Amino acid sequence: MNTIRLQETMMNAQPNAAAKTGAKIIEIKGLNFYYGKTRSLHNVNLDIHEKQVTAFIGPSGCGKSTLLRTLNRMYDLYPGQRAEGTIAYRGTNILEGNQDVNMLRAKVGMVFQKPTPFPMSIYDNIAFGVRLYENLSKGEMDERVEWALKKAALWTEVKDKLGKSGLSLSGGQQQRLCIARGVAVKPDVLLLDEPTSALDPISTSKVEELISELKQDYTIAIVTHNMQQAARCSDYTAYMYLGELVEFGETDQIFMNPARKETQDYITGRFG
Ligand SMILES: Nc1ncnc2c1ncn2[C@@H]1O[C@H](COP(=O)(O)OP(=O)(O)OP(=O)(O)O)[C@@H](O)[C@H]1O
Repeated sequence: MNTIRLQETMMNAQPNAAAKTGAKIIEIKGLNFYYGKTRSLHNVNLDIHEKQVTAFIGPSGCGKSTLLRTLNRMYDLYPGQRAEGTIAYRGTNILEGNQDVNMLRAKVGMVFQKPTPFPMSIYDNIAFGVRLYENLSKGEMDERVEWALKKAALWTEVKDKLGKSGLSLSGGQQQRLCIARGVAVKPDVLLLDEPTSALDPISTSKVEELISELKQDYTIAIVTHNMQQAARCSDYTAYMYLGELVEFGETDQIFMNPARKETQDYITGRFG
């Protein structure tokens, strides 16, 4: 992709033209991450702002997903993986041992690259997570399911077949179902790990519209290989390389006027 096309994208990206706001909701300081003895993140320092979209970009293997997975301690599920440093989420260091990680993951939800609906009905895909944290009546749960599916722009497509399997939906619908599932528990932060990489352009644009919509209520961190997607959807962009954070700043600045030559080379496709 050339610089002119990216700059056109930036100029058309009206939502990002507004002044950036949002308090720091997550403050990452001196973060290192290890897979066994191999260090995959090196002294990362970065703030994530409330009700803003932060995009993580960089070549394959640079540590984007690893960083995202530290933000709700998803790595805890795998032996031999550990993080050191500080990740202060609303002022509390979530890397400390005494955290309630289930509650943390309800507050900091995650949607993966590959749509992963549970093998159950569309309705239960949404209700399942809600039941873990809240005791709602049938009527309240119906309302929550409808609300989450509307938030994920899926309601009109599925309202007449809520009892059908989530697996019967198309890939793009399945991914929006997973986003609805993430939203249904009313998280604070949503982590999206390449949420559109398996989707066609129409589904991709629906998910991108959804991201703009969701940031009214949620803080979003997204990993993407798609430079135009990062330029269109995000307020802040972090460029990573070999486990290090090379540059971080407002998306307009990163794409129009990066401080580092490595960032410029990557976003203009001259990398490598
Ligand atoms: N489960 C694992 N065990 C050992 N090393 C891993 C594991 N997962 C990732 N790594 C290593 O950690 C580094 C960062 O990987 P990560 O998946 O975070 O990169 P990424 O930037 O998200 O890549 P991609 O864009 O290809 O998804 C890589 O060197 C990778 O090989």
